[in-house]
Amino acid sequence: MLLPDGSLEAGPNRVAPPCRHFARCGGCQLQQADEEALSRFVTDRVTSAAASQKIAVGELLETHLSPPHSRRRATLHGLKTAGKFVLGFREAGSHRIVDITECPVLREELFHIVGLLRAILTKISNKAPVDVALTLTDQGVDCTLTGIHLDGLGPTEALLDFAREHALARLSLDQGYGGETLWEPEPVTVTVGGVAVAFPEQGFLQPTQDGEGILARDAREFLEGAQTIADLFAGLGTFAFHVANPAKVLAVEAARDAHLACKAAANALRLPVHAMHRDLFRNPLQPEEISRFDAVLLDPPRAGAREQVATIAASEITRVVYISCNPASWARDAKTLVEAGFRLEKLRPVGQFRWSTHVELTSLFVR
Ligand SMILES: C[S@@+](CC[C@H](N)C(=O)[O-])C[C@H]1O[C@@H](n2cnc3c(N)ncnc32)[C@H](O)[C@@H]1O
Repeated sequence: MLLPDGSLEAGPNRVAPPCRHFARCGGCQLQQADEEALSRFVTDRVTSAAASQKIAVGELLETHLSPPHSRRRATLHGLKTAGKFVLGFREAGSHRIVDITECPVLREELFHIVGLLRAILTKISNKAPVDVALTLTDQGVDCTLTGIHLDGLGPTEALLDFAREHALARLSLDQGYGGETLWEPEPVTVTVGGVAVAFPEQGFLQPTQDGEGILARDAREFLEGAQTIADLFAGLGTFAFHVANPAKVLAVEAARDAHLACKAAANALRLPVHAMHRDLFRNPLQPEEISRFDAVLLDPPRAGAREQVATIAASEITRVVYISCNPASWARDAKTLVEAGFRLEKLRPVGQFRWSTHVELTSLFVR
């Protein structure tokens, strides 16, 4: 509503955005929404995706939002301009970089390193754009700098001193020839389901610890009683390690470094997780392979799992847990399952990328 002074009256669910960069920084889109409106947004994204494919929702579980300062991985962009190094997220729809001086999304440990990196990169970088990938691991911050070109030994030694002084878990450089590890005093791991797994440089990790917790809790509940489980698109074995023992789990993953990390961790602890290296887009598990399991869990990339879901539909399996980071591709795949006789029993919307339009979900299908 227009007020007498010409300004607009704030709507009922509007709050003051917590970050000074909001509206310019492309990292967040929804900081003006209060908790209730944010939660409704995440819920609507998921339920409307189901409705768009005419999928009846059995039980809609409470929407989960990750709290502020919980993101444990992010890629920032940096550039040296006029003797200063700007470092942050890009502006929405632009290549311009917002030089962040605060961030209510990132874990404090990551944000602390951003300020320190800005100072060192001002000294040693040239004019090429640099991507800075940060992940919080068991040993601390894992950092990869991509696009940086170091001239001579001096800048390399300065970076090494920086990594040592600020106790980075790992520092890797990609100067155009793939990632090279400059500093890693002890092997970097992430702990998933109580198992420390070697973390490959720029590996995949659920964006928040709290989000991983809720996804894993749902996976355990949805899979209760299953003795044999196939975990497809398994990554490091995040869900496999959460649901294994006594259940036996086959963890299938196409990225070789993630597959090997999962395999080594399972073997070292003699856990009943068998890691398989396989491309599930080109070579999905076949119906007769799937039918040997009590249940399947899948957590594919944003494109979804059209080919794999087709063979799941054609198998005799009766329980499917589908975790997704894209409601649209999930709904398309869910339709295939429903046409093959499955019911969507449970559905939980999840917002790990707080204040963004990125939405995830957990779901249980049975027939
Ligand atoms: C959303 S991540 C989930 C990883 C794991 N479930 C987790 O929570 O950490 C999707 C995974 O699918 C893997 N992936 C992508 N394309 C694949 C393919 N064609 N076949 C098998 N795995 C694939 C990626 O490497 C990544 O590990």
